[in-house]
Amino acid sequence: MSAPPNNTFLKQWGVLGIAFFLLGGAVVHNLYKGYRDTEAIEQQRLKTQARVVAENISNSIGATDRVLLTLRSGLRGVPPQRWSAIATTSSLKQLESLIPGVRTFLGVDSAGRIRFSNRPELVGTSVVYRDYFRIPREASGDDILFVAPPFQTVLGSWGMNLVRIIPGQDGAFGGIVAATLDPDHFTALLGSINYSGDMVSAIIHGDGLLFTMAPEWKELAGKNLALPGTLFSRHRASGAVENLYHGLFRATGDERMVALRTAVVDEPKTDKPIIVAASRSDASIFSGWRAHLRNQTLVLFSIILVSSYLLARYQQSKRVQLQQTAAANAKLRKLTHGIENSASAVMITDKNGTIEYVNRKFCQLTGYGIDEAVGQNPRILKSEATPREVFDNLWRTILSGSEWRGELLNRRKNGELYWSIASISPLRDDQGEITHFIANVEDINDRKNAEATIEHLAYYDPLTDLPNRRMLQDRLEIALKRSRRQGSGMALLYLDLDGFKHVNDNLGHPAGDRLLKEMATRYTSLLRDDDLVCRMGGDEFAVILHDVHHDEDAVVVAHRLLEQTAQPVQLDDSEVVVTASIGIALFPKNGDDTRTLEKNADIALYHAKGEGKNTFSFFDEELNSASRNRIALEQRLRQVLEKNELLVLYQPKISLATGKVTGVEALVRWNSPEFGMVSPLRFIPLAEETRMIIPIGEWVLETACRQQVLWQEQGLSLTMAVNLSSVQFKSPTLIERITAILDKTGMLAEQLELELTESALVEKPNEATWILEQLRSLGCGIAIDDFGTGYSSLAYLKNFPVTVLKIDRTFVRDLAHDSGDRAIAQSVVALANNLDMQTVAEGVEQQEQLAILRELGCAFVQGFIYSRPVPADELPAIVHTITAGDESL
Ligand SMILES: Nc1nc2c(ncn2[C@@H]2O[C@H](COP(=O)(O)O[C@H]3[C@@H](O)[C@H](n4cnc5c(=O)[nH]c(N)nc54)O[C@@H]3COP(=O)(O)O)[C@@H](O)[C@H]2O)c(=O)[nH]1
Repeated sequence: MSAPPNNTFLKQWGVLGIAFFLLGGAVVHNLYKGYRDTEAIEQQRLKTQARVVAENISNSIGATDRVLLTLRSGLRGVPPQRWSAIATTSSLKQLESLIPGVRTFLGVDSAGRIRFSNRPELVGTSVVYRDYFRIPREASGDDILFVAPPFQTVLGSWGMNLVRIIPGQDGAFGGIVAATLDPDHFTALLGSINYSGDMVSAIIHGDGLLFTMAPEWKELAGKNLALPGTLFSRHRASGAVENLYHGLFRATGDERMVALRTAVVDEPKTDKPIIVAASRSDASIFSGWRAHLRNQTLVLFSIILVSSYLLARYQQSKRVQLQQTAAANAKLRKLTHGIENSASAVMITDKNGTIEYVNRKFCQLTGYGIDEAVGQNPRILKSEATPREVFDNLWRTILSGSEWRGELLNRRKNGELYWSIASISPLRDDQGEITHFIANVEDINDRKNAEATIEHLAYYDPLTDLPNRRMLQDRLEIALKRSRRQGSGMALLYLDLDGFKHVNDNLGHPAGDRLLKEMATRYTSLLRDDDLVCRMGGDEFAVILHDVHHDEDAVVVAHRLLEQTAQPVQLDDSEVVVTASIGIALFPKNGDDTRTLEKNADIALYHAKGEGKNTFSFFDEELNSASRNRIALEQRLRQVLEKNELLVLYQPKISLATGKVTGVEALVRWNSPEFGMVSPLRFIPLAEETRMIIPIGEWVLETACRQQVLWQEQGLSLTMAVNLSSVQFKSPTLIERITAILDKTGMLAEQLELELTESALVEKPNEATWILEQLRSLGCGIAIDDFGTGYSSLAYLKNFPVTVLKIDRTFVRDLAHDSGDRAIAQSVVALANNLDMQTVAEGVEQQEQLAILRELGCAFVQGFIYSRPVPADELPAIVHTITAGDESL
């Protein structure tokens, strides 16, 4: 974000400052001029008023002097005693009325006694000490009109006398004639010139004594204004007729503009002047100007404040605007940068669809350069693979102002198709009109491919590439719908390879995998295109046959599948032959829905396997009930320990050399209240499938061990052989469990012989060897049960720490008649001898068999010829009988 232009703002303040300065200057100038004009006008007016009064006074003095001179000339040479006859009261009163401003006329003799007056009450009064008598007498000069200082008359009134000396004999002082000026007359005169309430005018004697003043003068009458520094003194000292001053006016005691004018009297000559003062208070003179000043100042400051405020507001809004613009620019830059470098392809078109902008990612995605794309229509990317309706919908949506989002299969510049997901939105101008469209496009090609792969993995078996169990479900559903719709039949075949486990065990898993792939190819090739073969997992396959009209249709296919399965397969150096078992369920005969069909096909397969393998079996109700029985059996088996329904029988093992019972084999039985005595042949495989064999096996082992210890304590020393299932053998806790049981029961490990089938050992021979060694190190004997029936590798056998080989009873059964069985029995005995093992023949029922076995060198035998498996409490008696030599019980 760029900083606001502070320089511009400062300049604006500078300009405003200059404007303020100029405006202020104009205002000051204006005010100054106003002040000066006010002052000048007032000066002029005051001067004029002073002059008017002064002239008036001059005239009054002149007129009065003429009266005095007339009086004096009438008295000249006349003795004072007769003056009153000449200047009679009535004539004087007449004069008084003729001369305004004169209150009293006096005639005073040289002794200072009043000889006549228009005020008879004054006649005879001595005024010898009065200034108006004393000054002329001392000055002497009959050509001078004396202006005596103002004084208080004997009548108590205030006055100022104009005096002429009456010359006496020989030029001696002969007395005076005087006229007393009436202050009230002059006060009125002064009042008439006062043109404003604050104006004060005064008449001052030349010595500085205040004669009269308007308004309000009486208290101030006689006040001396001639003190040093006063305006009056300055005027007098200046010698000028007229002066104009500003300052403290002593008469009023405040600051005033004062015009002082000396009343000029050309003729007669006066001894003292009379000064007129006209004044106004500064406060009043300039009150208007001051108000103007206040207004102007107020206006000026208002202008300054308002302008400053407006400028500050303007700058603030400008600053905000600039900040917003800067922020918007920064945001725009970021957005532009973001779009430029976006991981998504971005394309902007005008409203007609002409490309105006594409970003880098767009170019990477489509293969078009910016110059190649701009100006073009987006249909350059269009492929026929995306249906037209998609584009119709797209345009309808964005033209209506909404966002369109969807997947498109477009075409790159090089012609390659690619999947993308686009979101296209309209852009509007300020009026809300659509002006452009912006498309945000993401490359989802990899995702789509991955999805396709995942979907393939989800529905196809990765090894054979056949549809898997999940796909089977879907297809089965579809097939059922189709069959229902067409009213045709359908068959579901479950196929399980027989002996596949042995291929895996003996040739390894890679070989097993190749076998499965080969079978997948064979099955696919023998079926119609319409039919479906799936791999369900492991060695299980499923086939859906459509349009099955008769059971035979399914039989034909089942036969072909069995045939093809049984064809030899070359795996590395080995040619392997496997077979298959097939279970068939028909629609609608064996089920109307997928679940039932699948369950019934499974039951049929189970049956086929039980039938000896390499065969197929149709589902029927009988099978269904067998299956139900199996399920019921399984449920009861889970509670067998809890309900204490197991028991152990013991079958003696006899030494052919001594004829004595040397040991017993523990054989479990299930005494079920529901199913009766259940053979281990029936429930042990079920227990192995459900892993119930682990707790059951441990229970048998512990019961057998405890019994062995009991017999041992009773003096019956017998080895105890206990069968160990392959499931138990593979249990990781096998060693710990056996050790714990031996510890718990107190049985010696050397007395225990664990019987294992060949198949339990050959699956993982290295691990089996390790476990067997552990068992041997405990002290237990190891017997291989049913020896010769499985796929024993003699190489493995050599390495297993086995102590006993048991010759299976299938070889013993026909020993007397089948030379092959005899040869096998003989080989087993020879092998055992070579490997330093013992041999036990089981299932011996006849003396003939016994004789042959003895002849072959077999060490021990078991069989009904001596004893069936019996409960523990019956065994001691049997042992006793056998030892006593009775072989037939
Ligand atoms: N894992 C476990 N397997 C066990 C256990 N108990 C038994 N079994 C296995 O069950 C299979 C069937 O056993 P069973 O029905 O007990 O049959 C045994 C004998 O009764 C029978 N036998 C013995 N002598 C004769 C004879 O002279 N004739 C004849 N027809 N049958 C005879 O053979 C079976 C003993 O076989 P084997 O164990 O191989 O020595 C069987 O495979 C048992 O192993 C158990 O607790 N755990």
